Amino acid sequence: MSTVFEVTRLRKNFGGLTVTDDVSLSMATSDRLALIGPNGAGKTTFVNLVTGNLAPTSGTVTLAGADITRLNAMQRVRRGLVRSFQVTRLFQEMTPEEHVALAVLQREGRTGRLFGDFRRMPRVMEEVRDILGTLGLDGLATRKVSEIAYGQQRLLEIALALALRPRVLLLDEPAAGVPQSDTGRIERALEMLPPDLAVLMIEHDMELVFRFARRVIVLAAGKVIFDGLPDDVVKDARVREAYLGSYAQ
Ligand SMILES: Nc1ncnc2c1ncn2[C@@H]1O[C@H](COP(=O)(O)OP(=O)(O)OP(=O)(O)O)[C@@H](O)[C@H]1O
Repeated sequence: MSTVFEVTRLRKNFGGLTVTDDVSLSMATSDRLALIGPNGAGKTTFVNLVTGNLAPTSGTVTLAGADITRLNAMQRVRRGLVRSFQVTRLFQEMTPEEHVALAVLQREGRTGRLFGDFRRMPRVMEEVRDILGTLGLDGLATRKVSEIAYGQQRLLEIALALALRPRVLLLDEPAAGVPQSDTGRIERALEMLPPDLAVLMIEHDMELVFRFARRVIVLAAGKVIFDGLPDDVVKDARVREAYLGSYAQ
């Protein structure tokens, strides 16, 4: 496995407040990494720095060996650093098939007039079917988004991200708002993600974190206080103190 993504001494100050405090981490292809930490630890700020939605005070972000620190969010997506979309960006009247086809055509710079014809494009349709199948949404391909469960809408966000062919996929709380009865579906879909993809997940649901992650990073007050195996995170004294509390007993 080779390093595909690297963050070096990334820092963000808001006035006198340091919210990201020289964070460094690297990810290899196939990594399944969870980023956790108490409320206000700086997780969202970190992801915004990585995606290019926020400019760092200092530090660098490298993707597949290239320094992307100065690139904007769209340029980073084109290089393969993709964050899952938010449900709020889905169109209620459109189907999962249409959403994914649009994302595939967008990736290829072929949107606009062509969009209505995608069902006559075998290569596009095959890719759409593959992606929906990976996430267990194939049975819902032609239903309206408004008719499918919230958990499945969250999976559709991930499907849209996959359609952009990421090297590194950032999942921002994929189970947030999903009823407990449906988190198993999210878990199974995450297991089906392409093995060579590096995945970084931010998630509050610890059951999901421990099932998904092969490595865990804990942020507290903007600093990395732990980077290691899921089995070790619950035993770490600093982590217990900062965050996990009763979960670690
Ligand atoms: N634009 C901003 N200006 C000033 N302070 C900010 C700004 N954005 C975030 N912060 C502060 O930075 C700290 C970290 O916030 P952030 O949202 O990154 O944490 P988080 O770990 O994602 O928290 P949560 O899990 O609650 O979403 C908080 O104290 C927050 O108030």
